[in-house]
Amino acid sequence: MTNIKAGIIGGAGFTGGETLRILLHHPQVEIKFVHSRSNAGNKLYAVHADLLGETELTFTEHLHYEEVDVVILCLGHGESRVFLQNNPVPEPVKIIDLSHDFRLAENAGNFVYGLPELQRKRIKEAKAIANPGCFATCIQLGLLPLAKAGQLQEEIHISAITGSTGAGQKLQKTTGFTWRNNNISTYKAFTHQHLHEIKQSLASLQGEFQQEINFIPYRGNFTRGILASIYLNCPLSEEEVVHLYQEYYQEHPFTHVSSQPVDLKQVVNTNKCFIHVQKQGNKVLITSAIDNLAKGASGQAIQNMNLLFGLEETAGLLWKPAAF
Ligand SMILES: NC(=O)C1=CN([C@@H]2O[C@H](COP(=O)(O)OP(=O)(O)OC[C@H]3O[C@@H](n4cnc5c(N)ncnc54)[C@H](OP(=O)(O)O)[C@@H]3O)[C@@H](O)[C@H]2O)C=CC1
Ligand SMILES: CC(=O)N[C@@H](CCC(=O)OP(=O)(O)O)C(=O)O
Repeated sequence: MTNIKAGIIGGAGFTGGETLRILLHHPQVEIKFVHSRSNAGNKLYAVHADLLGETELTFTEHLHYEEVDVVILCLGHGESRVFLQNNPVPEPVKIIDLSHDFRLAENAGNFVYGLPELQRKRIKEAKAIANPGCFATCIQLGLLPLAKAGQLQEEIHISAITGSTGAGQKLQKTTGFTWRNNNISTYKAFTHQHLHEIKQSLASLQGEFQQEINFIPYRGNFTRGILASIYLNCPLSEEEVVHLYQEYYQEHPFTHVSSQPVDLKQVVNTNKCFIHVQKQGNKVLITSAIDNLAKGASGQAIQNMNLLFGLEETAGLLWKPAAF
């Protein structure tokens, strides 16, 4: 079995740490370097203490592009484009970027949007992947089957709540325990940056898609996970909608339609997305749940890496769920 040699850039952050946790146990990957400006020279477990006993690797400030087949960028908001301009990655090394810098067509260059449930074939042929945002992944997986069936004919209403790790490791007022514990709030109401990529994907399936998407994000009193509730008017029966979702996700190993309402503990610490669909009068309610750091970030990045290199799509990504 070929070993994919990987370099991680921004390895000291939340998604960098999550990517390390996954790749250290991926059967076909060898981690060749882990870049960090702030922790160069320190052991990985000096930052990600849970990795003690799992690796003796050390962070580096050097970029050993010549030693790898793929680099995974886990930099802060909007840092990737500048980083790649200053540190160009030579062919044939592939790039997987977790930031939003290359997700929209107008500034994607040769990056392919990395949502396998939308365009697995294009991902397999790509040189570079723009990994979707966390809310964007959860919400799109809740809507793609309706878009494909041309059923998004009226405005869409979304409430989605995220854990604190969605905002990165830099401590902010709204991520510290004192503020976050026993608390909840809305933020970026109607204006979240993920709306652009969500609309881009929906329009790629339902050409004339122009509907208003009313998205209210919430900050939740937990660390990992995103639960989105989505509703819109839809003339299909509940049975027809459920069948639509089951058929759409049949060939996708990580997205599952549940006959029961879903909750975060079913998906946290897995690369899965669980979806529940129900009708109430003329409204269809779709509930979608993911782990923001797994399917919403690092797990999806490795799923895309598996596709890029022709590995089993689920390689290194079948972890036991936490259950409670
Ligand atoms: N958290 C989440 O749930 C999700 C995050 N994302 C996206 O993933 C990316 C990373 O997020 P996350 O891990 O949470 O962020 P963090 O802030 O936790 O980590 C980012 C890391 O990037 C490094 N870094 C930042 N700027 C630079 C730079 N200019 N050059 C080199 N290294 C840099 C820093 O490490 P150091 O200073 O040590 O070099 C930092 O630890 C972001 O773009 C985010 O939007 C996407 C989906 C979900
Ligand atoms: C909890 C939280 O703050 N989440 C971030 C989303 C993180 C992310 O995925 O943003 P990118 O588009 O840069 O990848 C937010 O809502 O802005």
